[in-house]
Amino acid sequence: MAERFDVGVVGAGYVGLVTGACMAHIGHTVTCVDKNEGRIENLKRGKLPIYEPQLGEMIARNRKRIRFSTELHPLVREADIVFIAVDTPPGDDGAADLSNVAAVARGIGRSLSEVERERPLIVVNKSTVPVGSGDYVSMLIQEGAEEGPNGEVSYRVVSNPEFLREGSAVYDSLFPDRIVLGAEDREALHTMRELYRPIIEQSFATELDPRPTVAVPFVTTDLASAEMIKYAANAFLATKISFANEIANICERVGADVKSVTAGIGLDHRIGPRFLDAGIGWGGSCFPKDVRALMATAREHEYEPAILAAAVSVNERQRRLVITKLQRDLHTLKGKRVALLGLSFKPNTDDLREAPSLSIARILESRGARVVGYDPVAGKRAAALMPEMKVVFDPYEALKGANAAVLVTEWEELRNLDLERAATLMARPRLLVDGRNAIEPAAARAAGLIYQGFGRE
Ligand SMILES: NC(=O)C1=CN([C@@H]2O[C@H](COP(=O)(O)OP(=O)(O)OC[C@H]3O[C@@H](n4cnc5c(N)ncnc54)[C@H](O)[C@@H]3O)[C@@H](O)[C@H]2O)C=CC1
Ligand SMILES: O=C(O)[C@H]1O[C@H](OP(=O)(O)OP(=O)(O)OC[C@H]2O[C@@H](n3ccc(=O)[nH]c3=O)[C@H](O)[C@@H]2O)[C@H](O)[C@@H](O)[C@@H]1O
Repeated sequence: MAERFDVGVVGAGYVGLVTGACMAHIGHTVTCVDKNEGRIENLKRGKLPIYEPQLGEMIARNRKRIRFSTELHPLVREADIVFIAVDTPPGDDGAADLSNVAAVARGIGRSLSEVERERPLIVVNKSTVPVGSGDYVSMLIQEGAEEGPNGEVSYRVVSNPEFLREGSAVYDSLFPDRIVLGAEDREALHTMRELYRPIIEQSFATELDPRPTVAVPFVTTDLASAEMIKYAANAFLATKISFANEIANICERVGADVKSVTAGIGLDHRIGPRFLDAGIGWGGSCFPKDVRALMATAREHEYEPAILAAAVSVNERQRRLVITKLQRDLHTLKGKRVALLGLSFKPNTDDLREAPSLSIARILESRGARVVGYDPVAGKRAAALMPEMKVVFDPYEALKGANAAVLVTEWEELRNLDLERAATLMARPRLLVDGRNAIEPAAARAAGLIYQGFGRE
């Protein structure tokens, strides 16, 4: 039988809540701590700060094993393992801002110096942090401890990067492709392996599992390499998408269809079919931030990251391409009505961080177009962020009188839009810019729309 642990999670955001829920689901006892009192009060009442399919149900199902609190101290006294899962936003120069991580590490150090513990506390960095942060956290815990009554404290720092995707976070945390752990201490690694054992062995019961039971690869390495794995993974995926977009732009010029091209190359096992969808490009809370942070790290070490810089530049161009495509058929944007369909940075989330919809809306507004936005879940948030954009709560209402529509986020309901109804509601020239190549061009044209995709006719 797997060992049960007392687990603390600091940061009740995306990663913290998913980590907490997942740990409780596999039998551990969890306390989630956040400095945001309103957030914790809501969580106690069952109200989540984010929209994430299955997360609310998972927390509710394991409610007996999850507590929510604003106090770090009891956590440090009681927990075997504490995850740091606070946000690491980009600073002005693109480098990750570690002030939240630093505040938690110092707090852990101070609390550690005030309590008696039998075993060293395992402090796990789950936030995405640059190489060297493991040592930095260690130093801050020590500094925090020196401010308290007992400077001699016992702890181990582990790096355990997170690879979940928003929108499928629960699935990703229970059925990960791999678990990566970096530490200098073998005993800490052993404890982490025990913690994750139900996931590694896929021995927990769940109705979510459509796959046969296979052991999850468990990668153990040093702290710096674990931290680097996280950045390299995100940078590779972002670059893969930018590569697909570059190919799409060439396809457009030579009359090839990027969907066929990426399907054709994706069948090569060395390439793989995923993350080759061309269109508006990547956004979200992580790819933009993490690619820039890795570039900042490289430059700090006198290395110019040419491939990463190109991936960012292609990505920025994709958003501007939406405007070029609109202008091709609308000519001037002044006085035109444009519907943005889908506002979150990708489907199945209400996250608007670095969402392409917002930058596209800003450019359109600045050029005199009237922008009407629709999203199945992120509408209210978008309206608060962009008061100049009119947000409606029905896609067909957004299309009413619109000269053009841009499919920005491929929510299932938008993939299945009633194209004939759309054409009837829209005004001339009835242009549909399909930013995700999600709609069949022939069907759109048959319905009476002018269709423009990315990298295909
Ligand atoms: N969102 C995602 O899909 C993924 C995020 N990550 C990484 O995980 C980390 C967390 O990201 P998210 O969960 O998206 O952030 P988030 O912004 O959703 O949540 C962070 C939480 O930490 C809390 N917090 C900040 N400072 C605190 C402190 N001193 N004490 C207690 N609580 C504090 C905030 O109040 C907030 O509730 C970041 O480093 C991110 O790059 C990694 C993989 C996936
Ligand atoms: O570090 C993180 O936070 C996470 O970042 C991404 O996850 P996420 O940002 O939730 O979303 P993705 O599904 O990766 O999509 C990112 C962006 O790329 C775009 N995308 C994705 C795939 C594709 O083929 N084309 C494409 O343009 C999406 O529309 C979206 O804007 C990674 O996939 C996760 O493994 C990682 O843990």
